[in-house]
Amino acid sequence: MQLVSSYIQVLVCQGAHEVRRMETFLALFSLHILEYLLILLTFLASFLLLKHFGSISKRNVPPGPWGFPIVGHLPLLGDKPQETFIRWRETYGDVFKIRMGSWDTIVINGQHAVRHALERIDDAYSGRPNFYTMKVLKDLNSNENTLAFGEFDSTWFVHRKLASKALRTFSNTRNHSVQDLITEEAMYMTDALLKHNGRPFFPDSEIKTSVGSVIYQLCYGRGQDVRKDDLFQTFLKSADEFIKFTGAGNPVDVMPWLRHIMPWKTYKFRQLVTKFKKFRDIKIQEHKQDFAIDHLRDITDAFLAEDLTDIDDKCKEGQISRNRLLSTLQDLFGAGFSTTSTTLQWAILFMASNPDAMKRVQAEIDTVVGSGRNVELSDRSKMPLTEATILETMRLSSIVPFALPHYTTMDTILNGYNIKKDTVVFVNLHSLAFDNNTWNNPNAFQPERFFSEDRQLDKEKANLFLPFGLGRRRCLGEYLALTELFIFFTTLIQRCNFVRPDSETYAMDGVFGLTYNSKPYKVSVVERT
Ligand code: HEM
Repeated sequence: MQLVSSYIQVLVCQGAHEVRRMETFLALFSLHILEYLLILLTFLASFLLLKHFGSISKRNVPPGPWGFPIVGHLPLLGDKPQETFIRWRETYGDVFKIRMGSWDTIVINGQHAVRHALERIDDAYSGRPNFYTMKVLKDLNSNENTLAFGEFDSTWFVHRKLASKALRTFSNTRNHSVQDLITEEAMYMTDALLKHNGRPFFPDSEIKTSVGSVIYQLCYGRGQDVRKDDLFQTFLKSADEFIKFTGAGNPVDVMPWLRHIMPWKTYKFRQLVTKFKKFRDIKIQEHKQDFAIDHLRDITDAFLAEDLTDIDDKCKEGQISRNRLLSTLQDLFGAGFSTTSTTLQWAILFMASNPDAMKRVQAEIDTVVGSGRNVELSDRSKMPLTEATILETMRLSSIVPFALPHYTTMDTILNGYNIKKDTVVFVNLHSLAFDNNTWNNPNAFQPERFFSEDRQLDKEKANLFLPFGLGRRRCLGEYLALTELFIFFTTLIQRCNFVRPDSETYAMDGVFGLTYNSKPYKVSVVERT
């Protein structure tokens, strides 16, 4: 009995123990169950929330056409992406999404969306993507950003301010009259064109030499006979080579892995950039030898004169290095040379294709200026048709159709769509220039479309397209470019008739490249009597 009771006791004890263990187990288990349940519920809730917000953000992502894996939409862009984008805009609206190789990209079209993106105070669209060739540029510039392609940060602000100050100083019409320089080059250009005695020829070389000379002299010194300067000639040749090589872009930019398959794409780019840097360094060394702070001759001197260092020779806070500032010389030549010369090539093509429009501009120049003196900037306000003709040339040629690539600096919303930080942005300036809702018959050359009812230039209409972009990254050289276009164009038109040779049929579409260039064409240039 005792045994039994002991056994039972043991059992009870054991049982009690078991019960306790069981209780503990159950307690633990139940605790775990609760935790599991809690975790499960949390997961479920998060999943539902994610799904919910995911679908919202998915719903709010801009629409876009189907693309391919890896290469994205690259094979679908065609040789005139601006026209492809017009078609896609019709289907997907003003803001649509594509993929450029490995980069998420949005394309912004039309006045409303473009202004909304670029006129914001939060600078959400003011960055530049870190494309592979931009990395190469930075690498070759002692690991420092350039002005045009540099990321949007406090150093960029200082850089832009100093570059703008130097360019303004040497391209204004007072102290260092840029007007005289451009007029001199316009005369050279006109003489060179007339030397062909009316025989048909390709006018691009004469145009590039004079336009190149203006920016070269602003950067490296006035009064040089650049046509006898070997360095300038090599500069021009290399610029041509660069334009041809970069063409419609480097595929390595958007698919960096391609550099292993097409190493020559980066090798050649490096070679060309290094060449430009060497030229620049030669010029800087020359400048340092006879630099005088109280006699600044050009933009290089202005950059050398800028006080950037503290007493202990470190960069001042918020300042940039001398090297980075001096790299602007390459930016200015790169951005200021092919843009202006391309626009002038289009202008001559439009004149030769529209002889009536040319005669109307000549009549205005004859009335306001006559033939006895050169055209001056102060004549501009009295020459609305000439101004309208230059505007129409810029609108129809739309030489920088997508600005330079922008990049979002933060998550943001555009036209109701969620746009993620680090998205490449193509600002489709072409879409403004050819918008059917803005312009009547946008493909026609009609300078008078910029007139108000009293046949004066309507500034509001001129603002309906944006050849120089908008916002923080707006073209730095707009004032210089407009001055050059006015003086070059009027000097040419004042003295010459541009005639399409009978043997030539002109194609009015261009070639997509670094800028949107006219196809090579021949023209006869005849002196006006
Ligand atoms: C007809 C002539 C020109 C046109 C149509 C033009 C147009 C443009 C456009 C569309 C941009 C990009 C804006 C953006 O990314 O939003 C740009 C940028 C720039 N342009 Fe021009 N440009 C011209 C002439 C010049 C000249 C003569 C210079 C200087 C000498 C110049 C210097 C620059 C620079 C430095 C930038 C980069 C600005 C930055 O990223 O902060 N451009 N230009």
